[in-house]
Amino acid sequence: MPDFATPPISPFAIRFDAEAATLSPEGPTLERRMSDLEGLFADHDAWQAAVADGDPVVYRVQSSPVPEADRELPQSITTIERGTTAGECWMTKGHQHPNHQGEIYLALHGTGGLLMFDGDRVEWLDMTPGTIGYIPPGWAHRSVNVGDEPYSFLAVYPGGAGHDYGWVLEHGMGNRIHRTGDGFALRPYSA
Ligand SMILES: O=P(O)(O)OC[C@H]1O[C@H](O)[C@H](O)[C@@H](O)[C@@H]1O
Ligand SMILES: [Fe+2]
Repeated sequence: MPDFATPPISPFAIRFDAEAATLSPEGPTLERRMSDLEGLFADHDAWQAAVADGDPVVYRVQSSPVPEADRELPQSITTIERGTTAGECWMTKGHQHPNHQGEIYLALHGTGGLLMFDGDRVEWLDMTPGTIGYIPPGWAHRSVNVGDEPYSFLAVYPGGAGHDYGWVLEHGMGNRIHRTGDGFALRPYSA
């Protein structure tokens, strides 16, 4: 039996407001600005120009108080602003779980997508309100706003799974998502 340092926390209710895209009580909140997405957009000069031009918030993550600890099951709501950097849709950094475990995302507002990459195969799921996207163990995942308004989703994930961002910097995500005249397009990854 593994030796767990801390016991699970006590039961409690979390108020989930899908309309407002909030969890209550609130846990930690984080903001990711353009400067936090270094090395992720194809056009480095355009990324740098956006950092210099106000360093906008690209997305926010609001978590419940459930800790990111082994055997716990935390939740968070992520809202990605609408925007593009040299035509590439704004997105989360994307990560791999070092301790391969599954995760679910439930789309709440706006129009998004879930890009997944296992180092070999690429998968894309259209995410509109009510869609649950399933992320199997071992698939790196990134969310993308492909719509005309902010895109929000609820995530429920194993607290001990961890976040490996270096994996995405090293391997990419298989595809890049570009805005086109009448929507968006998946393009093969280029460094
Ligand atoms: O971690 P990122 O790739 O920046 O994605 C942002 C966040 O999206 C979801 O809310 C996940 O549950 C979080 O674990 C993740 O941190
Ligand atoms: Fe994850």
